[in-house]
Amino acid sequence: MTNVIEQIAAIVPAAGIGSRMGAEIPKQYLMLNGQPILGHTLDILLTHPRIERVIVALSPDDTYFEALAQSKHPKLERVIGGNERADSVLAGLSLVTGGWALVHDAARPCLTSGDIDKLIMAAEQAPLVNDVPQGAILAMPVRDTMKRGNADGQIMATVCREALWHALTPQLFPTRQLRDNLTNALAAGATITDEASAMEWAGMTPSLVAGRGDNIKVTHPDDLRLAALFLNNK
Ligand SMILES: Nc1ccn([C@@H]2O[C@H](COP(=O)(O)OP(=O)(O)OP(=O)(O)O)[C@@H](O)[C@H]2O)c(=O)n1
Ligand SMILES: C[C@](O)(CO)[C@H](O)COP(=O)(O)O
Repeated sequence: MTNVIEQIAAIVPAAGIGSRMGAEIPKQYLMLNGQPILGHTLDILLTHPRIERVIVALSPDDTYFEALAQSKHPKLERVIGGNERADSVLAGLSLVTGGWALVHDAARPCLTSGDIDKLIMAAEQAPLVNDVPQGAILAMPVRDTMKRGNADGQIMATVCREALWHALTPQLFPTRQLRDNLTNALAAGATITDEASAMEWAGMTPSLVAGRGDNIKVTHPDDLRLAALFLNNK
């Protein structure tokens, strides 16, 4: 049996300040191959045929979004984000009642339509547990030997990389389940850095979907050069 996935709303957390980037402006507005990073991200989501709505969560201090060409798109809606990424995602979810939520970082501009298709197909085919769809996330298997360091930067241990994955976005879940689990996990004081961690907190087992390695999150300055290279070679 497959899950019928309809009414997909993309939620784009874009309310961060990009402190690790150390730029003068929030990193999602840094220019990349002719337009701001957020413009690239919104283009991918606004043009995907299975995505009906795109809800972007913005900082209350955001003075840049209005200047984006995409800000006038009829499929686009905006909401004020929160102190943490999870709060911004919840703010976006507050505008959605049913269907499925596809949450994608504003800071991941190199996403491809093919990887969105792959994620949706995997979520459709994922087994139900107690008749509940489990959702799916794009992820990338860890390639390198993994080390755990101490505060002084010395190796404390080698971490077994078997079955270790980098969680990426988008992450795709039934809207109601995601909203309820995110709300309850945060209320319980759980550490939630992605949507899947809230679903795991609730005992669900989302599917890992191997995504492209160029779907990087622009976090540090050297990521900009990589993202520019990847966008030129999509
Ligand atoms: N309160 C927050 C914090 C982050 N984000 C968004 O979540 C995504 C991933 O977060 P991250 O890469 O950590 O972005 P920042 O929080 O801006 O970066 P930093 O941690 O370096 O400050 C980004 O698109 C960011 O805009 C958000 O919507 N609301
Ligand atoms: C959601 C995410 O991109 C998955 O890897 C990541 O958890 C975001 O973390 P950040 O600390 O907000 O960059």
